[in-house]
Amino acid sequence: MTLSRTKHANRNHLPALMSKVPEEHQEPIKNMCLKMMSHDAYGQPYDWSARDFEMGAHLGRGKFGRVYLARERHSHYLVAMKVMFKEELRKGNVQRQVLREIEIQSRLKHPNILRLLTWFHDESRIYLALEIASEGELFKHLRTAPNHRFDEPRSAKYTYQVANALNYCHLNNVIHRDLKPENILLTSTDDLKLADFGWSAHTPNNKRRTLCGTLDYLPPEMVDGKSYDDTVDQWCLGILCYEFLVGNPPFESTTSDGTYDKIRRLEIRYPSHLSSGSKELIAGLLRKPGEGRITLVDVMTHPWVKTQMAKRALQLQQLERGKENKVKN
Ligand SMILES: Nc1ncnc2c1ncn2[C@@H]1O[C@H](COP(=O)(O)OP(=O)(O)OP(=O)(O)O)[C@@H](O)[C@H]1O
Repeated sequence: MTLSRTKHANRNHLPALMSKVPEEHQEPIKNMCLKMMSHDAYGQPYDWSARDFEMGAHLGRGKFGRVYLARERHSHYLVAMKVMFKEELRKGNVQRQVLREIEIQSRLKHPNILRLLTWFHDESRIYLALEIASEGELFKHLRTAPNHRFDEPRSAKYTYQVANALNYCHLNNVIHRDLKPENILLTSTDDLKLADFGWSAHTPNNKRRTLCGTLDYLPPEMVDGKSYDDTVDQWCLGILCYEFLVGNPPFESTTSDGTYDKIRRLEIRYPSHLSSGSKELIAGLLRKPGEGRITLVDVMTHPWVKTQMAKRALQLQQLERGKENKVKN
């Protein structure tokens, strides 16, 4: 049976939906689908509220929000619920930033972008029901990795996934503008989810001038207060890839002025352990004129990225086999 192009599948579509699900997962997934399909919210407008969710463990805390594991009462679907107090947002003068984040993130649907499933508010709070990324911030993993850095296979895979997410953003006229390991989450399947669209901008073709983003990741055109476009994200991807491989961003300095100077002079040092392929990629992204930076599609097809990603897939297979053997013994 082929699935007709209706927006929401119904019970009749279940056999086709389930055809690729492994035998051992058939029963629980079928039950989950049936529960979701019988929900009042399925396929039609629904006013979600905090009453629809049971709140569970605390997952983390940000400047303006606390994040909890939460379970939708009817389907038992798990989400990460970010709860923000309106009063705190007002005091911090970030209401517009949060609304922009909600507006942009709810439109973006990509495997490497954290999904905002729904959102709602009550008198005092705003709730964001987010997809779960159970391994948390990538930053934490970078800090706990040997020598505070990732090996080349891992760095290449992550660089590919971020390039893929950014490419999707740019095709939808969105610039992220605040890329850094703190704004990227990791899932239990070693996949990245780009989060934190608080600084991102919807850009129907015009160049922008707002100074935002983190100092170490600022591109030269933003340091100099010039207008900029979506190629700022390629610069940030270059910094991110360097930080993955080296453990710290390339223009780090003890003072802000020191960092600004290094960015302007493009003063970058490549440690000897970096391969020529990775250096070529980073140098292609960290070019001063935005239009000279290699494209995100070229990042995804870069020979270093492709070879190293294949190695990462093997590493993960070996890790998986190791886990299976441990369970058997
Ligand atoms: N979708 C999610 N899945 C799992 N854990 C999450 C998720 N979202 C957030 N967290 C955890 O909660 C913490 C706080 O998230 P939050 O988005 O509020 O922080 P933040 O991005 O640092 O915010 P801010 O920019 O306000 O400081 C994160 O560092 C992460 O550990």
